[in-house]
This record gives sequence, C-alpha cells and structure tokens, in this order.
Amino acid sequence: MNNYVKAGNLQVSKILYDFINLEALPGSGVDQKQFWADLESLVKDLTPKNKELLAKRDEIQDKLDTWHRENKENMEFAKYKGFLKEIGYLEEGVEDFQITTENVDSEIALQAGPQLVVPANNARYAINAANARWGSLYDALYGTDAISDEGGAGREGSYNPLRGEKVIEFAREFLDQAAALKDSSHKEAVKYAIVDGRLSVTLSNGSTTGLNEAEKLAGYQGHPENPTAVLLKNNGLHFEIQIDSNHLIGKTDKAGIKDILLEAAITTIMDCEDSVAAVDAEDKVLVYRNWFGLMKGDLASIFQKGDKSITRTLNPNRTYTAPLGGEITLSGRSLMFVRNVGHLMTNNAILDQEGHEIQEGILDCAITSLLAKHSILGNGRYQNSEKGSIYIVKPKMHGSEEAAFANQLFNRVEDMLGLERHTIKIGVMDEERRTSLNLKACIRQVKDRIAFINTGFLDRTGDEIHTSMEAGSMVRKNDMKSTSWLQGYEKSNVNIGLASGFQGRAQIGKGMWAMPDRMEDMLKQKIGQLKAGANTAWVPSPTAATLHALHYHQIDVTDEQNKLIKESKDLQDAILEIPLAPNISWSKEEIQEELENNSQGILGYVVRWVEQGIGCSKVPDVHDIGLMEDRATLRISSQHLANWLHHGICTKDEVLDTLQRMAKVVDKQNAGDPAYQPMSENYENSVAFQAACDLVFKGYDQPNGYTEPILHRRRLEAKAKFAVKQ
Ligand SMILES: CC(=O)SCCNC(=O)CCNC(=O)[C@H](O)C(C)(C)COP(=O)(O)OP(=O)(O)OC[C@H]1O[C@@H](n2cnc3c(N)ncnc32)[C@H](O)[C@@H]1OP(=O)(O)O
Ligand SMILES: O=CC(=O)O
Ligand SMILES: [Mg+2]
Repeated sequence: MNNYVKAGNLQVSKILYDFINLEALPGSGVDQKQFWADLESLVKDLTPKNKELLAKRDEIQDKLDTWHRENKENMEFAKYKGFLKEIGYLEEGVEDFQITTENVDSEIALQAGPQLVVPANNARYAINAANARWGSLYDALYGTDAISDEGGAGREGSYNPLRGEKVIEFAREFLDQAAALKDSSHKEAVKYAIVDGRLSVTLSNGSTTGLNEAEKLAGYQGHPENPTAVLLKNNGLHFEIQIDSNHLIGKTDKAGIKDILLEAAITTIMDCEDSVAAVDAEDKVLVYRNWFGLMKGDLASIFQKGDKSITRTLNPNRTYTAPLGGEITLSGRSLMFVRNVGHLMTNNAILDQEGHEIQEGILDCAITSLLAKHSILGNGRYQNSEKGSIYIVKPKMHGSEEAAFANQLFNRVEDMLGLERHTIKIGVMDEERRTSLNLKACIRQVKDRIAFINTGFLDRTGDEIHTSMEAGSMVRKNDMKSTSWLQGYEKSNVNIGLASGFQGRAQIGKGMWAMPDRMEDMLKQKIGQLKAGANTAWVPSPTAATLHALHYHQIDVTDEQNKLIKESKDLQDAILEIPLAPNISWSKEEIQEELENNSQGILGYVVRWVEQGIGCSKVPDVHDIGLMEDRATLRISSQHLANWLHHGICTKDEVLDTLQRMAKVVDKQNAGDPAYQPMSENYENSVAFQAACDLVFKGYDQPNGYTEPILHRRRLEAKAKFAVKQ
C-alpha cells in the first residue's frame, strides 16, 4: 500500500517522495520546494487538456463505430474519406517545412545502425543494453542459428571446432565485404600490421597488400607491427579485428584473429512503457532509479549466472592510437533514449488536490528529465549526450493536437528544471492510425525538438483493428504483414521524414524484430528495413544488435534515402484501406488455429505480467517459436480475438474453451518456475487468467484497444493478494 506525504496540494507516495528529495534533486540545481510547487502547477495546468485529448479519442471512436455500423453493407471509399475529414480524423494539409532540431548527437543524426530496446526496470538487462554498443561477432554467430548446424557444426558441448571454422569463414567474408583488400581476400591474411599509417596485410603467399580504401583504417591498439586490435570504419560504423595468437580461438586462426568486435547498438531505448509492468510508486521508483544510474553511469547489477557471481557495470570508453599517431576515443556505451508512457494512463504514485491519480505521462516527463539533467551537468562517471540533450520517446499519440500537447509538456518541464529550450528531444512513435495519417502535421508540432520517428507497427496493428472494429472481420494476424495499409504506412513514414529534412538531423526508424531466437531469418529479412530508407531499426537483444549491424555495412542508408526522396508520393489512400477479410472462408481448423495462437500468446505473456510484474517475455507460439511479447503484441492478439468474437467468427464459449486449454499448455511451459502459479488449477481464482479473459471479452470497450487499464488493475489486485498471502 502506498503511504502518502503532502507536498503542497499533491499527495506523494513516500517512496517516490524520498527518492526525489534524497537522490534525484541533490546536485540537480533544482530547489526542492520549488520543484514540488512547479510539479503541482504542471499537473494542475496540463491535466485538463490531457483529459480533453483522451475524451476526443473516445468521441472519435464512437463516431467511427457508428459510421461503420451504418455503412458496413456498402462502404464507399470517397464517402468514408469525406466523413474522416468532417470529424477531424483526417487533418488539414500542412505546408512544407523542415525540422530544425539542434544539438543532436551523431549517433542519431549521422550514424545509421541498430537500436536496441530494453525494459528499464531490469538493471541487469539495461546495463547489458547500454554496453551493447559493441558486440562480439563470433559470439553472435556461434551462439545462434545464424550459422547452421549442418555437417556436424552443432552448438552442443563446450566448443565445436567445426562450428568455429564456419564462424571464422563468415567473419572473413564480412571483412571482405566491409573492408576489402586490394586484389586479395582476408581469407588469405596471415598477419595484420600498421605501416606508415596504413593497414598492411601479409598474405599466405608471403606478399603484402592493403585496404582497397585506405581511409577505412581508423586506428589500432598495441604495437603497430603487432597490433592487438585493428579499428576499421565502414558506412559510419566501426569494427575491430581483435588479434591474440595465444587465445583459444586466436591460436586456431592463421592471422591470430580471436574475434571481430562490431559497433552494434548505436542507440538504446530504456523503456518505461510497453516492456515494463509499473503500476504503483514502488514500481515507478525502480524504473526511475535505474534510469538515474544509467544517466550517472554508476548503475550496477550483481547476479548469479551458473556458479558465478557477476557484477555488471557500464563499460568505459574505448581508446586507440590513430593511424598516424595521437589518441582517439570512442564511446563504450550506446546513446540512450528513455521511453516515457503515453498520454493515457494515470498512476497512484502521486494524487492531486482532489485525490485523483495524476497522469503518468506528465510524471514520467518531469522525473526522467530531472534525472537526465545530472548527466548534462556532468555529475556522473559518463555523459550520455555529448551535445547536452535529453532524448525522450513519446509513444501512442493520436494526431497533431496530442503532439502539440507533448511539446507543451516538454517546454514546461524544461522551464521547471532550468533547461534551455529544446534540450529535451522527442522521438515520436508513429504507431496510431491518426498519427500515421497526419504524420506531417504531428512532426510540425515538434519540429524544433524531434530526433526520431519510428514505425511501431505492433501497436499500429492493434490500433488498426480497434479503429475499424465495426467495419467487419479482420484478416488473420499473420496476413496483416501483406496488407496495403501496412505497406503504405511504412513507406509514407519514410517519405514524410525525408521530406521534412530528417536526413542528417534525426532518425527514421523501423520496428522490432520480434523473434529473438530466429537470427538466420533476421539476417535475411531485416536488411529490408534499410532498403526501405530506415537509418535505424529495433532489435530485442544485444546479439540481434550485433547481427543486425552487419546490414548497415552492406547498405549505405543515405544512398537508399536519396533514391526514395525522388520517388516520394502521397499514400494516404493506401493507409486508409481497412484490412478486412475479403470473404470469410476459413475452415474450422484455421479458425481454431488462430484462436489457439492468440490465446497462447495472451496467456503466456499476461501470467508473467500480472503475477510476477514482468513486462516483456519470450513466449512460445503454437509452432514453438519463442516470440517477444509486450503490451503492443498483446494489444494485437486481444483485439484480434475481440474482433472475431464481435463478428461471430467464433463464439464466447469457443474462446473460453480455447483459453482454458491453452492455460494448461502455458502452465506446462512454466512448470520449472518456482514462482509460477498455475492458472488451470482454478480459473476463477487465477488473477492472470481473469485478466486474459477481460482483455478479450472486454476488448471491444477498451480505449483504443489498449491493454494497460486491465493489466494495471489486475496487477494491483495480484500484488494485494500476494501481500495478504504473505
Ligand atoms: C512493440 C514494442 O514496444 S517492442 C519494445 C519492447 N520490447 C523490448 O524491449 C524487448 C526487449 N527484450 C527482452 O526483454 C528480452 O530479450 C526478451 C524478454 C524478449 C527475451 O528475454 P530472455 O528470455 O531472458 O532472453 P534470453 O534468455 O534469450 O537472453 C537473456 C540474456 O540476454 C540478455 N538480453 C536479452 N534481451 C536483452 C535486451 N533487450 N537488452 C540487453 N540484454 C538483453 C540478458 O541480459 C541475458 O544475458 P545475461 O544473462 O548475460 O544477463
Ligand atoms: O512500440 C513499438 C510497437 O511496434 O508498438
Ligand atoms: Mg508501441
């Protein structure tokens, strides 16, 4: 239970109050009394507008539902579009403009590369993510299906030399691609040295050669004649050939190479939103304290791995000798964004004058910015942004009025924290239909502080289903990928970003690879996001970041973007195409498969969220492929089931029966977890099972199909139940 303290007219949970007063404010240059007074004014001034924006979302949804009910039988596209304009869903056109964001770090403005996302409440993972700026290519290849098991090259056992050979071959091919040698191949290299500021490579036939493009040599470590590391740079990304002929792997390699270290997660999003379960002050303080540690550079995590106790801290910078002498330093850590929650939720960490929970998005912005200010002031071991900026990702905004509101919030927070205007940069998630359709207008509202747009296609798919719930039955979940709206949306996002001058100033990002164990497939497919013009794209793990980095060596995204600038066209009509199943001809088996797949994903995710407070999980689907599940994927699955129920594709009994059977499957999958409470022992009594039922059976009524209200309520219930049991 929260224990509240008065701060002016606010009631602040004691745990948060103490954290702010004793840890966050000291050294920030912000006076304690003033801070609480300013926070109270911020809440008082901005809450009415926030609520009004939420009410507008509901009004629009009601109008859409009514329109579809009335026009379902003969839907005319021109009439539909006219109606959307009339209700302000499609906003007025916007004159061309260019974004003017200043002080954007080169990792965002100039370097194309992977973007890692990590739940901010998990210190062990969050530190790992920050350190994933650099990743071992050998480990990423050896440890995943990126290298096939064929020919006796399996992963079992301690070290399989056959697999090792395959890894080395792959890595040599990478070197040939990213730093080609004149008239030869790295496969022939037996020695690397630095001679007169250039790379000199001795080949197996005794001759020497150098790089095709000498300027790709960026530095080295060790003695120039016998370097321990050779630093190269291609398409703006660094990588290191690490040499040690005494090392277990190095001694099997004719040039003594023990690894290739890749610059990988150039940027990382520390997520306070869809991958975390934070429902009260205790949870929020954990999230905030980790972010604070990351900003000051002193976050540490001590944990047991196998029989080893590990203390994980942030990596230092990397130093090298420049080719012609002198020292160069590269950051050892990813540049960090923090994802705040959207405009929807409230949190009981602080209550306002009337005793109402305050808007969580307002709280997040004020606190995460205050904590990041310490990094700007140089209060810690490392500085996150060389340019003195704070990077906040704002999710789930609907249309330009909501973007304007975020801008107003950021202005106010800058003022209360004594930060210069536009210190706080914004990353706008393009993940709601009303934002995709009015993206240019949204960007214009934040044009002086925008640092990224990103197609969050998972939430966006959930919103697609919910928005047009009354229009009819949606295609199967896996068929969404090939729908017109999704392709139009992805292209339009890039077009609008490029037309608004994002090149050289801000990221145009693309969405998550949600199959963390399918690295072979990722290597084949995720390159498509670069070809589509994205200079960053989301990955779920450091290993995926390392492998995805290979794509940026193969493709110069600026060239791709330059081609796209010329082809740009208006895709609004494609985005408006509703993904309705053209004719309902699914077999009973197909329907059942869809129900089972959705139910398994929902239950596998929700049970850990509600009962263990884990906001992101790898959950096996019906084909036993581990899928990254977060609140956005939950939104899709629950809305999809709600849509099929609403249109009679399945009955409530069928869905309930499926949920119950899948609960048994999920219980089995979790049997090894001592903290796990089986759902199937008593469905009525299982808070997680009931939460899953609510998400589906009350899915139609959830605001924009969001899962947060039900998850928060049920998590609070489970916490209370657990506390009583104890
Ligand atoms: C739609 C959206 O909003 S997407 C954005 C939200 N999604 C995310 O943030 C996804 C982040 N990813 C994750 O949380 C995890 O990778 C999961 C839940 C998908 C899988 O986690 P697990 O089942 O624990 O993965 P697995 O066992 O394969 O790997 C664990 C190891 O990888 C590391 N790891 C996994 N994911 C991450 C990550 N995102 N960042 C840093 N390290 C990570 C862990 O630190 C751990 O290594 P350690 O033992 O040395 O600490
Ligand atoms: O936040 C990302 C998404 O796909 O949703
Ligand atoms: Mg999202």
